Amino acid sequence: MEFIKKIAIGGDHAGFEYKTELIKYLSAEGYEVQDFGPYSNASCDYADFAHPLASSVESKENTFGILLCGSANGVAITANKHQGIRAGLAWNAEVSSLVRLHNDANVLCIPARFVTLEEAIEITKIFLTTAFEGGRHQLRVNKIPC
Ligand SMILES: O=C(CO)[C@H](O)[C@H](O)[C@H](O)COP(=O)(O)O
Repeated sequence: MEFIKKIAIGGDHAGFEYKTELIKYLSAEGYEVQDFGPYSNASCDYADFAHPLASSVESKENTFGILLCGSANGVAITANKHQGIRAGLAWNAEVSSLVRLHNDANVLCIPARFVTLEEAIEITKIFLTTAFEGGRHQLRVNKIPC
């Protein structure tokens, strides 16, 4: 049976519109998607959604997480409070590739107010299809937990 990547997605009001579009994109690509909210663009607090999402990736209930807020900093700071999470910001295709290749990130944080929807989709596509390089980067990643 083919391995299906389970994707957790969430964020805050600033990322809501892109989250809706990314869910459509991911579903069409055959990913199983769990939406952690928010479920409208009403003002809300990113930590209420980023914590449960991070827990689901930490417990391996989901393979990867995708978080969207205005600058991506609030969701990244929140997700990185979890021991098993490596959440990285990506604002273009190259950084998205590097956050997988070098950092083995398991949560992608997209700054919805600073990228186009097309860029957000491309960033997501690259993140989900790029493998960790290992080698010298594994040694560095091993030193992150404290
Ligand atoms: O938390 C953030 C930055 O660290 C996000 O960018 C939020 O989306 C942003 O702060 C929301 O701002 P708003 O003025 O409340 O819409």
